[in-house]
Amino acid sequence: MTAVHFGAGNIGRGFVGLILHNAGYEVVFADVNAELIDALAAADSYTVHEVGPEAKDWVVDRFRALNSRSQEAEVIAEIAAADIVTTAVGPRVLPFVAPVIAAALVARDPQQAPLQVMACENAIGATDTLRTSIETALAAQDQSGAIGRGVFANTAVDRIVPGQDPDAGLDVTVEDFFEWAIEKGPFGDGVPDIPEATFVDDLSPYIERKLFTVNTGHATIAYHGFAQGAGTLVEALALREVSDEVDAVLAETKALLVAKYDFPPEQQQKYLEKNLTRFANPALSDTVERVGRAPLRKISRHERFIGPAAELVERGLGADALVRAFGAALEFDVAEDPESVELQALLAGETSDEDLAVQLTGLPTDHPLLPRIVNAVERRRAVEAG
Ligand SMILES: NC(=O)c1ccc[n+]([C@@H]2O[C@H](COP(=O)([O-])OP(=O)(O)OC[C@H]3O[C@@H](n4cnc5c(N)ncnc54)[C@H](O)[C@@H]3O)[C@@H](O)[C@H]2O)c1
Ligand SMILES: O=P(O)(O)OC[C@@H](O)[C@@H](O)[C@H](O)[C@H](O)CO
Repeated sequence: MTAVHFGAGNIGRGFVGLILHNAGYEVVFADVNAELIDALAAADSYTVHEVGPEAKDWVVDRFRALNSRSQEAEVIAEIAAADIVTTAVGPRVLPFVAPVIAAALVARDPQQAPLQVMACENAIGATDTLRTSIETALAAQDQSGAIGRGVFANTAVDRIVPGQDPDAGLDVTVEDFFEWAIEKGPFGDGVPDIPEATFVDDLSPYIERKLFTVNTGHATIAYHGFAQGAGTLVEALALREVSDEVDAVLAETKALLVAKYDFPPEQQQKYLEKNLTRFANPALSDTVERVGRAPLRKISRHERFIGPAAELVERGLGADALVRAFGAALEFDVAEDPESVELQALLAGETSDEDLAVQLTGLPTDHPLLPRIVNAVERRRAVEAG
């Protein structure tokens, strides 16, 4: 059994690659980072070091590695013959890997079992997004029918994998907790045998609970922490101003998840408290820059702040802390982060507060949340203007 995995970074090596390896797949890593791919291609194994009370070390071997830029033809041939293709490249990179998967579907023997496609990104419906881009690429070649050679399942992946020590080589340090929920329906009778994944009938409660608890909480700590001068999540959480904000944000998303999915309140409370412990894990030394990375994505319409805040307001429920977290995100000014640089340029630009609020969040102009977002933009600009 072969799985081609795009993105040999933190979650690629430390989670998806490991779980597929443990399930018996030969993993073929595909990445654009030449140095990383050369190191993987030259290695026989790497180790995933868990930290935490249940920690173990796991050796991953029997993998191969291909450069998805310079060895694109080989990657296409691998996918054409593979059982599974997964990604962990970031949601905004999916359109760039889609044409390669499209070409592999065209090359695939129609008699072969369908290619099982799963995007493992922090986003709602990431595999649907990937599928749409694959369909576009197929249509451009007049090959739309080849989409039937794949099955597409959305997933929710959860494991904190921080930036790695530059001296760690290919080894990855991760928390001991993980959860990989995968939609079952698309596979029909051919559900893949991945013992450490959980196959579910309806992914929505899983992905929304994960994104709006783990990632909303995480990003709240990162942005308020950055604004307070903290460097790590642990430092940020030690600040009362930050811990109060994350508690308030998670109380709001709890109200939404309980109302929308009927989660028992005490179960959601337990879940969010477990996550507060995960965020405070000193052995991970995660940074506010990593967790806050790509702020334009994180403040967009269906993401961790505006997604739940819009739904809360539509239900007549409170979203003040989520709006404050959005406001803190506007302060994220990190020269190495292209989206942060773009965000700061937009805030410094001439676009009106209202137009910029719409541009950043994608909220319709008549949405009841919008005036509060406009206000946050206005306040941020006023502070910057001194
Ligand atoms: N790190 C975590 O804690 C964590 C947990 C759950 C989900 N995720 C999600 O996993 C995804 C990856 O995150 P990460 O932390 O591993 O990031 P990362 O930066 O460590 O890894 C991303 C990898 O993708 C590669 N890449 C970029 N463009 C590519 C392309 N066009 N083709 C092939 N490879 C390409 C990069 O070179 C890099 O090696 C994101 O969507 C993230 O939200 C991360
Ligand atoms: O990966 P991002 O940029 O969407 O979000 C940063 C972190 O919140 C995220 O990587 C978490 O560590 C992860 O989602 C935990 O499962």
